[in-house]
This record gives sequence, C-alpha cells and structure tokens, in this order.
Amino acid sequence: MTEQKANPRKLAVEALIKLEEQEGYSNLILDSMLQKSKMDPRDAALFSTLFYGVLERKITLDYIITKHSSKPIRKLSPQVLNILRTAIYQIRYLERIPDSAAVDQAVRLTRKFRQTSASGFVNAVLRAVLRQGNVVWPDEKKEPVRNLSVRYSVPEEIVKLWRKSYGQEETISMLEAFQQPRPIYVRANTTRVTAGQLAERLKKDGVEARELPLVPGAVELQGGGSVEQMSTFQEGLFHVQDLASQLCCMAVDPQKEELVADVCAAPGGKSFTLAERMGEGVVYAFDLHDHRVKLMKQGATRLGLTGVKAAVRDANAPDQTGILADRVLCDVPCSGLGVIGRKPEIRYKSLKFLENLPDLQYNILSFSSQMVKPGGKLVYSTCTLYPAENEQVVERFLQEHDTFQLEPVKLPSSVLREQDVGKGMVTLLPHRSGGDGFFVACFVKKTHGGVHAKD
Ligand SMILES: C[S@@+](CC[C@H](N)C(=O)[O-])C[C@H]1O[C@@H](n2cnc3c(N)ncnc32)[C@H](O)[C@@H]1O
Repeated sequence: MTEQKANPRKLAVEALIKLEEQEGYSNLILDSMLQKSKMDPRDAALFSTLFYGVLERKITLDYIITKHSSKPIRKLSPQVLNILRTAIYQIRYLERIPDSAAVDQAVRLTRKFRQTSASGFVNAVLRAVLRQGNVVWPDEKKEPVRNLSVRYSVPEEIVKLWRKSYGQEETISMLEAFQQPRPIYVRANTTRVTAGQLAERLKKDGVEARELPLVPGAVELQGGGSVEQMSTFQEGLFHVQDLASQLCCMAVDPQKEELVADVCAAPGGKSFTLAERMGEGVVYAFDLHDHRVKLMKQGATRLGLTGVKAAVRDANAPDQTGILADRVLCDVPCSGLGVIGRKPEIRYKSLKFLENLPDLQYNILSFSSQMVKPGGKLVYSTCTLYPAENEQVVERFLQEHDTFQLEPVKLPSSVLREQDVGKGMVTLLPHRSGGDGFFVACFVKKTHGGVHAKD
C-alpha cells in the first residue's frame, strides 16, 4: 500500500491546535511534526509558513473572522477556527497561492477533520472575506490601543504597556520590526576564524553571508536551510546567536585571561562568545538544569573552547563556590517579550502569569553579586521589554546594595535610543539594533565603602 502524502495545510491546523492545547514551544512542535511527516521540502516550507504565519497574525485573523462570521469565535471548534485562520492567512499574505485554492482547500479540510457540517459556514466566511477586500481597522484616534493590537497581532495589555514605557512612535516602529522576516545571526568562533573569513567560507558553500563590522565577530545569513548541516558549523567555526545577545557580550567586555561567571548560561551562546572574545581565560557557565548543561558542554566541545567550564548550579541561592570573578553575567529567565519576532506564541501569554519573575530575577542578581570581586563588573540582562523585569529590578538592587553602582553600558550609539547613550541601563529595540528586544544594565563593585550584609 502506498503511503498517503502528508497535507501541509492539515498539518499546520493540527500543529496550531496542539500548540494551543499543550502551550508548548512553537519550534519544538514544528520540528517534531516535520520529522514525523517526512514532507518534501516544498510542502515542509508551506507548512512552516502557515504555522508561523497564523501564529504571528492570530489576533488580526480573528478580528477578520469576527467581522464576517455569524457565530462568535468562542463557539467555533478548534478545527474550524484554525482552518479559517489558515485560509485567511493565505488569502491576505501569500500572494503565490490563488484565493480560490485557499478557499477550496479549506472546505476540503473541514471534511478531513470530520467537520463536514461546517463546510458551508467556512465557505461563506471566506467568500465574504474575499468580497470585502481591504480590512477596516479599529479607529486609530478613538481606539489607538485596539488599532495597534489588531493590526500587529499583539494583545492590548502589551500594547498599553509598551506605549506607556516606550511611547507611541517607538512602539509602532518595534511592532513593525517584529513583523519583518529576520536574518539568522551567527557569531564567528574568533579563536579559529575572523568574521570576514567565515563570511567568505559560507559564500563559497553557497550561503548568502555578510560580516557586520559594527558588532565584532557577527555574521548575518540570509535564506533558509539547516545551519547544523553546514560544514562550517560542524567544524566549529561559529554558533548561532542573535545580534542583541552579541551586543550584550560586547557590554560585558571581558579581557584576556580574566575569570568570568555566567550564572544562567544555557544553552551557552553568551558563554561561548565571552570565551571567544577573551581568547584566553575561564568562563564558568552555570545553569540550573542538567540537560541544558550537557548541551553547553557539547557546544563548547564543538567550538574547541576549553576555557568554558559548564556545571549545574542554582543561581537563586547563596553562593557556595567561593568564586570571585572579574565579571559576572546574570542573563536571567524572563518573559521574553523581546523575542516575539522569533517566537510568536510568547506574546499571547498573560502578563498575570509572570508576576513571580521580578522576585526571582532580583534574587539571582543579589546572590550573584557575591561572586564579583572588588572593582569587578556585574551585568544584568533580559530578552524582554517589560520595566518590571528590567529597570525596576535594577533600581531595587541599587537600593539594597550600596557597594554597587551603575556604569555606562559601552555600546555603539547607533544601536541605542538617544536617551540611553552613556547610561548604565539600556533597552535594545529591534528597529534600532536589528536584533531582538533586549535590556542590559552594567554595575561596578566599588573597591571600598558601603556595607551590606549580602555583599
Ligand atoms: C535567558 S536563558 C539564558 C540564555 C543563555 N545565557 C544564552 O545566552 O545562551 C535563562 C537560563 O536560566 C536558567 N535558569 C533558570 N533558573 C535558574 C536558576 N535558579 N539558576 C540557574 N539557572 C537558572 C534556565 O535554565 C535558562 O537556561
């Protein structure tokens, strides 16, 4: 019996339902379904485009459905709702797919999912969407928050938070930037090659690559393809690392032969870059989770970075290692609102569920400050755009630790907001830096004065 060919649209609907039911990670669900289905590359590409596309535009798509559906969204089955979302995504955003094909396939899918009684309804909604053409957005003046929420598919509570924290213009620019296709950034293993040499090697191997001189060691790759399959990757000539994380390592600025502690280090990207920047020196790469520490060890071995010492350790507890480091990096667990361009599902988590994070982040920062030697540097970073996890944690730390003071974050001014230049805390925004949304604060430990029990 011949095996039935996997249907990329059906799989996309299944993956979307799975993600909603399990609250898993989009990349893990995508990878496991790609592996199981053994689709040819074209179908696999359509499946990924539909899955990520619908995730990225869910609020926008639901707004359009609501305009044309006789039933409220909450009354639709998960299958019918996701069939509609997937079809409208094709109609609105995928020019290469004829509208008629998107509608026909959607109606067929209702049968495949045993939702035959809904096929007339699906057909009617999609025909109405086609008839209407342009979408009428909520009024920009009367409902500015809802307007941005619906246009950029970001929940209203996040739009409100960002308008309040960063202003209307900056918010619109970052919402635009998060929707753009993103290149892959990698970091040359400068103990083996320069960024220029790596870019040349990649080009010879048919990969579109260019060096980014503003961030030493950074190389930008365009186009798809599996990075792990590249010979340059297998030879340990680079690791994948977003530009914002590379900028964070630039701010840590470790010097040759120093001792660095990276207390929340897995999967290890920053530890690797810090070790490469030093050339010679030691980076203690700690993480709470054993399996993630194993990943770091594998990565360090592939890159030949013998100075990276990976080990399990809880950063949310008083230090028992006795390490006194020149530089300590706390790249703490966070809500991840700065990476919604790459992990679209993060935006749909309610901020209410993140209430405990600032206390954890503060504790990690406080305990880790015990590992900084006098005159040494402490760096706090997150990949989120949420003042409660950023500025407020830093301010609380400063109030409670008078042996530490902020020192300017040394980064090229072109990647910073004007108000952050020369400041001890900076917010990296995707439309300015080209990378994820990120936050970095740098402290120096005073060599004398100031007493506090925890220091
Ligand atoms: C933002 S990620 C770090 C990313 C990493 N610095 C990199 O650049 O590859 C946060 C990490 O903190 C770890 N983590 C969470 N709670 C921790 C704790 N109490 N102690 C140490 N690590 C912890 C998580 O396992 C996760 O790997």
